[in-house]
Amino acid sequence: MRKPPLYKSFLNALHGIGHMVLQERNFQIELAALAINLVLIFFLKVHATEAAVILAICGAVLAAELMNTAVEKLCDFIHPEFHVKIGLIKDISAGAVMLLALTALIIGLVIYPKYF
Ligand SMILES: Nc1ncnc2c1ncn2[C@@H]1O[C@H](COP(=O)(O)OP(=O)(O)OP(=O)(O)O)[C@@H](O)[C@H]1O
Repeated sequence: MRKPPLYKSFLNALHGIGHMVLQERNFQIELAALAINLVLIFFLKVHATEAAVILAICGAVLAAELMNTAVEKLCDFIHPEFHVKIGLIKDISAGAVMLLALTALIIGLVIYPKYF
C-alpha cells in the first residue's frame, strides 16, 4: 500500500490535537497551564535551561493526555460495557498522566520560588 504524503500525516495529527483542544476538558486545563508557564517564563526571565525543563514537562503532560484519551476511546470502542479489566486499563492510563502532572508540580516548586 502506498504511504500517504507527509503533509497528510501532519494533518491527521493536527485533527487529533484539534479534537482534544475542542472536546477534552483535561487537555484544555493542561493547555492553560502551559500558557501560564509561558507567561511566567517570559516575565520572570527564567533561565533558558530551567525554561526548557518546564516546557518539556508541560509537553510530556499534554502528550500523555493525548495517549490517555486514545486509550479511553479505544476501550469504549472495543468494549462499551462495564468490565473490571477495562476499568483497570483506563486507571493505569490515567495514572500515567497523573504521574507526569505531579512531576510537573514538583519541577515548578523547585524552579519558580527563587524568582519571587
Ligand atoms: N467500561 C468500563 N468498565 C469499568 N470501569 C470503567 C469503564 N469506563 C470507565 N470506567 C472507570 O471510570 C473511570 C473514568 O473513565 P472515563 O472513560 O469516563 O474517563 P474520563 O472521565 O474521561 O477520565 P479522565 O479524566 O482520565 O480523562 C476509569 O478510570 C475507570 O475507573
